[in-house]
Amino acid sequence: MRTVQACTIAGSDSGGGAGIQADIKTFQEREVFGTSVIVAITAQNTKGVNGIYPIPMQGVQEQLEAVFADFDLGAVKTGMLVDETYMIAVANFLKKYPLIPLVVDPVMIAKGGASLMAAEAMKEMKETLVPLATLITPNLPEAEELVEHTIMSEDDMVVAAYEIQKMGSCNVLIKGGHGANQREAKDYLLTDDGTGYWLAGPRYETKHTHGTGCTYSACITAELAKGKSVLEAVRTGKAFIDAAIKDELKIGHGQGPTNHWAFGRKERANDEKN
Ligand SMILES: Nc1ncnc2c1ncn2[C@@H]1O[C@H](COP(=O)(O)OP(=O)(O)OP(=O)(O)O)[C@@H](O)[C@H]1O
Ligand SMILES: Cc1ncc(CO)c(N)n1
Repeated sequence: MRTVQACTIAGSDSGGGAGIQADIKTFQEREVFGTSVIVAITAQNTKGVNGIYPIPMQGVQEQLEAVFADFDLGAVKTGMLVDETYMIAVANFLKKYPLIPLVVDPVMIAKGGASLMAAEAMKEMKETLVPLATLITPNLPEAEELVEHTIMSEDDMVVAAYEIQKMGSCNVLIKGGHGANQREAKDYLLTDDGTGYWLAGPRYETKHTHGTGCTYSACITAELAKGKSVLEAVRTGKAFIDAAIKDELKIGHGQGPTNHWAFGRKERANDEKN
């Protein structure tokens, strides 16, 4: 059987809960062979980001060339891209691969508040990467930056999704993790045929939400790599992140990581029952 392969172009999180580490763990859980292009190293743990060390541009280019020249990638995702120079370089490279589904997670700020992307880079993101994206997955603050106005309600999320789609991303998923809804964690998906879907799950009272966005978009990327539709991939992603938040790991002394094993364990337990 063919082994499904995917790539993440992102930053490393030494704390293991977000970034490249979250992506590879999630790919592995979804039985997808993970490859990576590391754009920056962060000195990070559950308490915060202590340092950001971008990889020299040539190193990023060489990683891109090495991975894309050898692997049969079913899908690619981007995460932390540091600033506009990396964004442009990555976009120029990815332009050569229009047939590989691309998930763009426009990572701006870590949960603890540290900036992971230069503020000016959002303009570049809109012009270079968004038009290449099969799916873009902003959280609420990122969506606000993209559309340049506040998003206060569910109706605003719907309007913002249309505005972002007009920028060129075929499909748009606005994540509601930062929203005011205390009962539900509700995301809005606008697909390329103009259909909108709400994906809702219970909101858990937990501080262990470090890397939720990376994990969610990595699971979606893994499913797209298998040839699933965007809607199917996002539905699996939502179930994966729900389980990963619900079945929390008590790791670290701050805002801890999610549980990347939880969804697979639940699936395997169901299989054994049937
Ligand atoms: N407390 C919570 N309980 C349940 N689901 C949550 C909770 N917080 C976030 N989610 C869900 O997790 C997913 C990721 O959303 P979120 O808005 O947290 O992403 P993010 O801010 O990009 O994450 P990060 O920057 O930490 O990687 C969404 O499906 C969201 O609805
Ligand atoms: C490297 C990295 N990427 C993304 C995030 C966002 O969760 C983070 N905290 N660190």
